[in-house]
Amino acid sequence: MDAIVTNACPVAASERPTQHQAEEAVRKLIRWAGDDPSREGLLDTPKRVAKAYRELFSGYATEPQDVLSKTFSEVGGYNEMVLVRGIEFHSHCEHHMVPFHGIAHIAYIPEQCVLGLSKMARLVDLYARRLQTQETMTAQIARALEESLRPKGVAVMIEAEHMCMAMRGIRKQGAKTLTTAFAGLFEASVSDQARFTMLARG
Ligand SMILES: Nc1nc2c(ncn2[C@@H]2O[C@H](COP(=O)(O)OP(=O)(O)OP(=O)(O)O)[C@@H](O)[C@H]2O)c(=O)[nH]1
Ligand SMILES: [Zn+2]
Repeated sequence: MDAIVTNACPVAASERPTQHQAEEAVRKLIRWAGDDPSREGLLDTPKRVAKAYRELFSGYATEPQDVLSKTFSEVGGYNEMVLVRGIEFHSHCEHHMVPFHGIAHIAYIPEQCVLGLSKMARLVDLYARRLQTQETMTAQIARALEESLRPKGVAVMIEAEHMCMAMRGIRKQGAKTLTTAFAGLFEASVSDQARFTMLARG
């Protein structure tokens, strides 16, 4: 797999706008959209939006090693594929800052150790809670697992619907985008890719 551009914390903490500046930006957007940010219903909206953004984009505050560093080596000699399928996520497309949501399937073939299963879901959330493209997110999850766990192989599949295609623009409801990333044994073996795909999609 080629090296990927990481989008983790590209802005230094000292260069980030203050809470007040973020709220002021929301007030400006409300005015730009045509409403009055000083009317009662919108008074607290900038504060709520900033709070929601903190949560929705909390992935910038976490690095993959924060969730992947703990592993287990006592697995009774298990060395077959480990697959967690159907990990739901919500993210935001970096082009429109509109949500896209779907499910991720992640598999790896262990070399020496295995990962706590919840960490695969934490890894998905870590990348989903940033401004993303689906392709970048797919590659980042695969790369993080490959680099931290050093397994024999990694496979990632994401199926998602992009609201920027459903709510606006071309307005196509229900179109699903499917992306995959394979590394190690999965990259080399079409039959392993097929087995992963079959198991992942049930
Ligand atoms: N490859 C990729 N494209 C995405 C993703 N999310 C949104 N897009 C696309 O990003 C593109 C941006 O295209 P532009 O022509 O710059 O923007 P636009 O005028 O808003 O495009 P339309 O959506 O066609 O109206 C659109 O085609 C979106 O469908 C993603 O995760 N991956
Ligand atoms: Zn978009």
